[in-house]
This record gives sequence, structure tokens and C-alpha cells, in this order.
Amino acid sequence: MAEVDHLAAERATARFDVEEMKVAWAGSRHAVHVADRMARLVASDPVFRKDNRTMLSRKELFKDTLRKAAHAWKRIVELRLTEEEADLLRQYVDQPGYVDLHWGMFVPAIKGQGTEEQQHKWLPLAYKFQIIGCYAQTELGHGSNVQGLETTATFDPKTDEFVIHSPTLTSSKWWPGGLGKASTHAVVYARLITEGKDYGIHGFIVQLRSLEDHSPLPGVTLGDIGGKFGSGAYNSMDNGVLRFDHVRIPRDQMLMRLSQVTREGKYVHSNVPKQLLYGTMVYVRQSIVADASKALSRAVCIAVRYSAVRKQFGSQDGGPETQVLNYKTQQSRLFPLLASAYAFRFVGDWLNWLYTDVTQKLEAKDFSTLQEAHACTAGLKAVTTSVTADAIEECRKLCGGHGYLNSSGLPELFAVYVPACTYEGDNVVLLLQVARILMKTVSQLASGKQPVGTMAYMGKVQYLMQCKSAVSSAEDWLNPDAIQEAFEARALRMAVNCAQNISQAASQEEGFYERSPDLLEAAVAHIQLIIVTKFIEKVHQEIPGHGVKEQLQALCNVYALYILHKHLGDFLATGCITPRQGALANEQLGKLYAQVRPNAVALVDAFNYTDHYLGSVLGRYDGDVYPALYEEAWKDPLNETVVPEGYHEYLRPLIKQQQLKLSRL
Ligand SMILES: CCCCCCCCCC/C=C\C/C=C/C(=O)SCCNC(=O)CCNC(=O)[C@H](O)C(C)(C)COP(=O)(O)OP(=O)(O)OC[C@H]1O[C@@H](n2cnc3c(N)ncnc32)[C@H](O)[C@@H]1OP(=O)(O)O
Ligand SMILES: Cc1cc2nc3c(=O)[nH]c(=O)nc-3n(C[C@H](O)[C@H](O)[C@H](O)COP(=O)(O)OP(=O)(O)OC[C@H]3O[C@@H](n4cnc5c(N)ncnc54)[C@H](O)[C@@H]3O)c2cc1C
Repeated sequence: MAEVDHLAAERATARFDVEEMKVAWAGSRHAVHVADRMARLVASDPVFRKDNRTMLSRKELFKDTLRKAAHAWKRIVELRLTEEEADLLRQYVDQPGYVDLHWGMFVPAIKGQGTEEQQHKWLPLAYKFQIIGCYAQTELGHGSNVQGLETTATFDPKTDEFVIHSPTLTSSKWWPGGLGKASTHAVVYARLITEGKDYGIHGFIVQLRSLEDHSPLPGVTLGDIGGKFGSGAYNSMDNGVLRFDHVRIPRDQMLMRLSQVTREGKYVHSNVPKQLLYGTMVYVRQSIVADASKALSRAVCIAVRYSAVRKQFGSQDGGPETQVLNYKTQQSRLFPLLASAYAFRFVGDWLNWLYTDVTQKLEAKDFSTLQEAHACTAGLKAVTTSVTADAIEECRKLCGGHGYLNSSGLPELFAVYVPACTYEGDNVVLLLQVARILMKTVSQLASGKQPVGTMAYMGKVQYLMQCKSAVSSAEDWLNPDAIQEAFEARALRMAVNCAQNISQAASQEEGFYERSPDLLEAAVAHIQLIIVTKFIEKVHQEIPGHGVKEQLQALCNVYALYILHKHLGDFLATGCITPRQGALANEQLGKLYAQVRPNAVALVDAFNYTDHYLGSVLGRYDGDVYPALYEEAWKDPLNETVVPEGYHEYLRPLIKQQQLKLSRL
């Protein structure tokens, strides 16, 4: 804990129990305790130092990542950490690397798509790091369109093998994390061809590198695809390129849980939906939603603390300067992001519950909730990552000039985070998936089919298409029923409008194509409704701790009314509310900001982040920002010498030349 707490006065104004809010944020007392222990373990270990990361060359950074991953594994084994503890330890190490893909995609792909026998063979090797795996799906020519992948896996009945081949340049695998330099194995997605017939995309376990000397196996060409956006940042990851020249693998390395190829080469598809092939992506999308709240809360924590420390302009009578956090504009930009961090946290928890529930149903061969899982994971992944990426950049601006310094932590956070809008499904492509499901649901309403799950509100179509908001004062917007109804009516009316417009087109497909910009907005409205609903449900639960429920209630209202204000056009155009009701919502929002203000610093303290994890001189717990900024500047390699390298070559001759010219005048 800091010796001088420059934020003590801020902390003293909090009207709630911060320790209890930590529990509400983390999910349980146990979760707070474990996270705290793992965060401190990482922060106190010099190997996990990261303050010099943006100054390392790519090669140094990659080696540093290998070192940290190996050290993390050593600590996990030495301390016999549980899976939960190990996941948290890796999170706090906070450096993207091959292990993310090994644990996050390679292992889940084998678990989800491998038979019991295959799991028995491969998982123990992966669990002990005797092999390192990645997820090789995307190709140079195709990423979003998975059915368009070109790599082939042709069964050869003579040898009982598959022949994995990259027939074109565009079929080169391109992007898989961990592939470039670290992985020994990959789950490769390729078109299965047997008995002369193409059966589409399937997963195969393929060894890429020797387990003796790490050299590529015969027929395998692979490497790193090159530097990426931002210094440090995602450049710690070896995203790779991979080509196969007729590489042979045994038949039993096709992942055969969903479909099989027999010894004779017969293709057999189990009686399960084909989309289960996409199961690993669904799993990762739900974990990306949980990660969004982590990234967003880090940025918000930095911006809130710094805004409380930073002062600009005096009062009218020449008194002390004003904390920038007191400016209403700063509050109206920052507090919705604070509320969004909490909203994403709770919707992430709910999504994790949904995912677990769907997985259990799938085990019991009940596929009825597959569409719901797909729509929710795809849509929430898209909305939460887009908002978070924009919000990190907004937090940088909220920190003024100092936010642009690497030492603020924000440039690196942004550069690491922003590809989340693209990987695991481009956000637009994913929202169009949600829109397709919305259109299908609307079209089924006429036949009386009752929508279920997060689409259930559409069943109230008669009411929601004509209801009028009863709000007549700013306070009325504090009523969760008023918010819920307005959001439901907006989402449904936008979807129905789209469906009506599509029905006038020559074909459903053409209508969908023409109306896709509107469909995106309808999908966003539906997803925002889910986030608002889950926040309202959370606040309805019993929440212990002095003032905790009240603060969450205020944040829930901030989130909902901010979205309403931002998307006012939708609410007005669909006739869900009147312009006057829109103005009242904005009035209430201003009152809520004033309510949040004295609690703001404590609300970010509740995230319980160590200074190491935050990695920001601006976001320091003690608020002692200026000495830290000053000290940090001197650590830059440019300041290693007083006179810079290159002075004698380029600066001195220039200056001397000018002096000579002047002396001649
Ligand atoms: C502590 C552990 C933490 C773990 C976290 C680790 C995180 C590590 C993070 C590391 C960082 C980066 C890693 C990145 C990895 C990657 O990017 S991997 C590659 C990801 N690629 C994509 O996401 C591709 C996106 N494209 C697609 O998903 C599909 O191509 C698309 C859905 C767009 C279209 O597919 P089609 O087969 O053409 O299907 P379509 O005709 O549109 O639909 C047919 C039918 O199927 C339904 N559907 C589609 N997808 C799914 C699904 N996933 N699940 C269930 N159902 C699905 C769709 O709704 C249609 O249904 P209908 O009833 O027939 O209408
Ligand atoms: C950092 C990073 C890590 C990655 N890691 C992995 C990995 O480990 N394994 C792996 O297999 N892949 C990985 N990927 C690849 C990633 O999954 C793809 O890049 C992603 O799915 C997007 O596909 P794409 O690149 O083909 O984009 P494209 O589909 O080419 O997108 C280009 C543009 O076209 C638009 N677009 C595309 N289709 C449509 C449509 N139907 N309607 C409207 N607009 C459309 C998109 O919105 C986008 O604006 C990674 C990518 C990144 C950036």
C-alpha cells in the first residue's frame, strides 16, 4: 500500500463498502482472494517485469515472452496451482503468447471435437507441455468465410492416411497465434476429401515441428507473418504462416467426434448439427466477452484515478485549480465507460453460465439451445469488443497529452486489445449472424411459434409494436420496467422494420444484402437489450455490503440511459419514446453522474488491480503521478546518453554549416 495517498480524499467520499464491491465484481469472496494472491505473486516476481516492454526489439520481446511463459509454468508446477489459479496467474503476467492459444483453443478443440480415445491420447501430452498446439483455421485468402477454406485433407485408403495439402498461395494458413515459432502441433481445418467427394471443413491434428530440435517436419513450411500494430503490444505473439506439401498423417488424427472416416474411406456423419465444428470459436467468443470487462476496467481505472489527480484551470476567484474529474464533460465521457465495465462484467458472467448450460445440454444430445448460444456469443463478442476498443482510445484522450505516453499504459492496452474486434470473427460478420437469427425469429412469429431465451421478448410483439412509454418525469427513468420496455420495443421494432423491408425485395437473400447496414443496427439494439436486461437482473439480486446495491443500481441506470441517449435516433424513429421523454432521460443521466462522482475512485478501486497489472504511471493506486512520470522519462533508451547517437553524423554538420553560412553574411 502507498505511503502517501494522493487519492485519500477521494476514497473518503465513497458511500459504499469497497471490500464488498470487490466481491460483487469478482463474483465471490473466494474469487477475490485467489485473484489477489495470484496478482501479488506475479507483481513481486522480477521475471514478470513489464515496464520495459515497449522498448524491446521484436526478437527481444518474443524471447521475453518465451521466458515468462516458461517461468509461469515453473511456478504453476512448483506451487501446485489449481487450474483456476494458473489461469489467473497467466492473466496477470499480461503478455500475449503461444500459451494463450495452447490452452485457449488447441486444448478446447481436442476436448470438443476429439473422441474419448483421441482425448485420452492427446490431452495428457498437451497438459504437460510435451507438445505445444495452436489453432490453424484462417488462410491468406479466407478467414470470415470458413466454408471457403482451401486446404485439403485427402484420404488415402492404401496407407490409411490423410494427405494434408495447400493447393494455392491463398490456402496458406495465415494468422494462427503460436504457429510462427513456438507450436509443435496444430489443429488444422481442411476440406475432407474421400472417395473423390469433398465433405467440407473438418479438424485434423497435425505435427508441424520435430520434438527433438524444433525443425519443421518434411513438407511443412512455416514462419512468422511479421510485425503488427503498436510497439510491444501483440508483437509478443508469433502469428504464423503455414503451408503443406502433401504431408501425411494417420487417419486417427482426424478429430472424429462429430464425423468419421472408416478404414475403407467411408464418410460417416454422427447425428449431430454440423455447426458443432464451430464449437471452439463459440467457447472463445464467450471468454472474450469476460475479457472485455477486464480490458475496459483497466482503461477506466487509469482514466478515473488520473482525472481525480489532474487539475486544470482555476476557480473564478483565483482559488485552487479544478480536478478535471469535476468537469461535467469529463464525467459524461468517463462515467458511461465505468458503467459499461460493470455491465460487461455481469453479462460476461451470465454468458459463461449460458455456455456451461448449453454444453451440458449438448452432452445430453439436446441441441435446442445451440442457436441461442451462437447468437449470444457472437453478438456479445461483437458489441463488447467494439465498445471496449473505442473506450480505451477515449480513456487515452481523457488523460490528455500524458495518455499518449507509453508509460500511461493506454497505447499498449489499445494496441493489444483492438484486434479483438477482428479475431474470433470480424464484428460485422458476427452481427450479421445475429441479424439472420433475428429475421428468422420475426418470420416465425406469424406462425405462432413462441421465441425463447433472449428472444422471448419478441413474443410480446402485439404489445411492443404499439406501446407508448409512460415516462413523464426524469425520475420515471429510474424505473427498470420503463427502461426494459423502451429497450424491448426499440429492438423489436427495428427488427420488424428490417423484416418488412426485406420482404419487399426480389428475394430474401437480396433483401438481406441490401438492408445489411440496417440489420447491423437492429442486431446491436438486440444485444444492448440483453446487456441492459442482465444488469437489471443482477441489481435485483440480493447484494450484500453497505451501499453496494445502490451503487450498482446507479451504474445500471447510467449504462441504460447513456445507450438511450446515444441511440436516441433509434428510439425516436421507432416511436418508442417522444423527444420530451428523450430529454428527460438526458436530464436524469446528468443527475446520475453527480451521484457517481464521489464514488468514482472507489468504484475503480473495487476492480482490485495491482499497479503491476495496470502498468500505468497515471493509474497508480497512490495517485503520485508526477514524480513517476518524471522518473519514467529518464528510463527511455534515448536518455542513456546526454548527447544523442547521430549527433556527430547529422546534427553537428548541419549546425556548423548554418553557422558558416551566417558567418559569411
Ligand atoms: C481461461 C481460458 C481463456 C481462453 C481464452 C483464450 C483466448 C485466446 C485469445 C487469443 C487471441 C486470438 C485468437 C484468435 C483466434 C481466431 O481468430 S480463430 C479463427 C476465428 N474465425 C472466425 O471466427 C471465422 C468467422 N466465421 C464463422 O464463424 C462462419 O464462417 C460464419 C458463422 C460467419 C458463417 O458460417 P457458415 O458455415 O457459412 O454458416 P451460415 O450459412 O452463415 O450459417 C449456417 C447455420 O449455422 C449457424 N451457425 C453459424 N455459426 C454457428 C456457431 N458457431 N454455432 C452454432 N450455429 C452456428 C447459423 O446460425 C446458421 O443456422 P441456420 O439455422 O441454418 O440458419
Ligand atoms: C491478432 C489476430 C490473431 C488471430 N489469431 C488467429 C488464430 O489463432 N487462428 C486462426 O485461425 N485465425 C486467427 N486470426 C484470424 C482471424 O480469425 C480473422 O482475421 C478474422 O476471422 C477475420 O477474417 P478476415 O481476416 O478474413 O477478414 P475479412 O472477412 O476479409 O474482412 C475484411 C472486411 O470485410 C468485411 N466482410 C467480410 N465478410 C463480410 C460479409 N459477409 N458481409 C459484410 N462485410 C463482410 C469485414 O467486416 C471487414 O470489414 C487472427 C487474427 C488476428 C488479427
